[in-house]
Amino acid sequence: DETSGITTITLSSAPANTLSLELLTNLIEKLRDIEKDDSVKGVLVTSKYNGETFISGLNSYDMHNQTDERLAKYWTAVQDIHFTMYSFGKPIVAAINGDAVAGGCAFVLTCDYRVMMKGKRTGLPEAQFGIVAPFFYIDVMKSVIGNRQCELALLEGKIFSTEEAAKVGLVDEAVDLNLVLPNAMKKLQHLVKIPQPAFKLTKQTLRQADIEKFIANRDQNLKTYIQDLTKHSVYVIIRIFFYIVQGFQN
Ligand SMILES: CCCCC/C=C/C(=O)SCCNC(=O)CCNC(=O)[C@H](O)C(C)(C)COP(=O)(O)OP(=O)(O)OC[C@H]1O[C@@H](n2cnc3c(N)ncnc32)[C@H](O)[C@@H]1OP(=O)(O)O
Repeated sequence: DETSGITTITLSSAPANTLSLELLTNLIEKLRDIEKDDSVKGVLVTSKYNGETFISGLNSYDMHNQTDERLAKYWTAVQDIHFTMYSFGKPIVAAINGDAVAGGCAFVLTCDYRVMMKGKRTGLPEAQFGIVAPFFYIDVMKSVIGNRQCELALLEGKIFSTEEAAKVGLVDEAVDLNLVLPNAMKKLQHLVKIPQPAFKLTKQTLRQADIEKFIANRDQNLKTYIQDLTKHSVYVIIRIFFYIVQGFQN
């Protein structure tokens, strides 16, 4: 919208907005363009699958049965989206109109404000898959909900209902579906009116330690990811699909 300076990104990767290499590559490019475009003041992110899924996590197919080169490309994109969103110089608000699990939860945690539809699910279930969540997923959750709540959640791979997520501050508002977009937009319209250099610097200052840690550790994390997936991918993928079919333990 040219008058408000707000851009809406509607994720629409069938069937359930998995964070595939293609989706991530397009999104990173779009966000980098927006960052340079002075006419854009803020970004609202939502999903085409209104009332169903916001993001169903990383794409299982991109993590299984791939060459090391392809795995590296995928994981670099996973790291890049995290870093690009978390260090984004303009306000980003998530209008979470469906489930946002695993990589989907980490994605919304990088935003500045989260409005989520009641009765849906979010959280980092990696422990239920028998794996450790990437350190930058853990760090962003810790910075949003605090160390103790993060321990309670991650040690058991807890999947929160929207209402539970709102109680611990994992999302900022739990609302009926029809209010997700309007409430998210209202918050964003407020955020874009804050003097932008102050907004950007304050955000940078708050997030600087995590960003520096991320930059220092990303190469090692990429190596570890490729080794782990080469060894364990069959097991991990089977667990993920088990939870797609059976649902997560609450
Ligand atoms: C080793 C390093 C990895 C470290 C970090 C990992 C992070 C991750 O993000 S791993 C991926 C974790 N994601 C999940 O476990 C979510 C799995 N999905 C679900 O639990 C559900 O799909 C849902 C709760 C998000 C939505 O449920 P529902 O509305 O009932 O939709 P369906 O389960 O029928 O799913 C529709 C369709 O989408 C396919 N799908 C869903 N998630 C994924 C995925 N992550 N990767 C690939 N495909 C996925 C699902 O199989 C269905 O496909 P069809 O059967 O062909 O319709």
